[in-house]
Amino acid sequence: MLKCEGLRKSYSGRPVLQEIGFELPAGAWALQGPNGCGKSTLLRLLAGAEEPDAGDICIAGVGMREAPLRARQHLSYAPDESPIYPFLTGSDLLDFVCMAKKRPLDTYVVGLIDGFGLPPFMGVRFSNLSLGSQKKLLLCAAWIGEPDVIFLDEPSNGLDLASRDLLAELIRQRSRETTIFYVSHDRDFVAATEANVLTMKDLSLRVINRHPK
Ligand SMILES: Nc1ncnc2c1ncn2[C@@H]1O[C@H](COP(=O)(O)OP(=O)(O)OP(=O)(O)O)[C@@H](O)[C@H]1O
Repeated sequence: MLKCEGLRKSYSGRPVLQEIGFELPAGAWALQGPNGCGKSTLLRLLAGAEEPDAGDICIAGVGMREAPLRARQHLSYAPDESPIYPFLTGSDLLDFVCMAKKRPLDTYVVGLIDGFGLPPFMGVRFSNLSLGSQKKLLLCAAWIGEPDVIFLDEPSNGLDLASRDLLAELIRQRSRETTIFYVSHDRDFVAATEANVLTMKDLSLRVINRHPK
């Protein structure tokens, strides 16, 4: 469902990612590694939020280079934090994502909004919300439109314990039919999602079907 090959990215001539290539089927996949090794950069490239210097990305059979809009219809991405929507309220943000994806706010996402305790905050501007509430909204947005591939950057950051448990359960359930590729330093959370743990070294030209040894 998620495939990439020959991915490279440098900033100011300094290579951050080199020859990344892998293929992941449905499942929960947790990427771990030292600070600065390029995990968030890789997520941005895979989600189409930033262009690689070289390489190809394929989401549910659709090439990001050939058909970027169609490829993005099959994915969603929750960054660690987002400065993009400071003036939007929570409701505005979710409406905006529904409009962009041409999909309704289904009962599943409405249940998640309730489960995260967000209803009292839906009319508050994004920039006036706590970091935890901002995170929850970005996570709710990631579940809109039943994406085939979901990218999450540090999804448990800032979440209260009940919300963290809810999210872990959600990832565990949805990963049966969805590729959920996320970055996390939170070992307990990763264990609760029953994710396969990957490091950057694992992401080099291979098909990954099980926990790499
Ligand atoms: N937009 C950018 N411009 C310049 N350098 C960048 C940019 N984004 C990332 N970098 C650099 O690329 C390297 C990898 O950063 P990245 O945030 O991807 O690492 P990470 O593994 O996610 O780190 P952490 O675990 O601390 O979140 C770092 O040295 C970072 O400073």
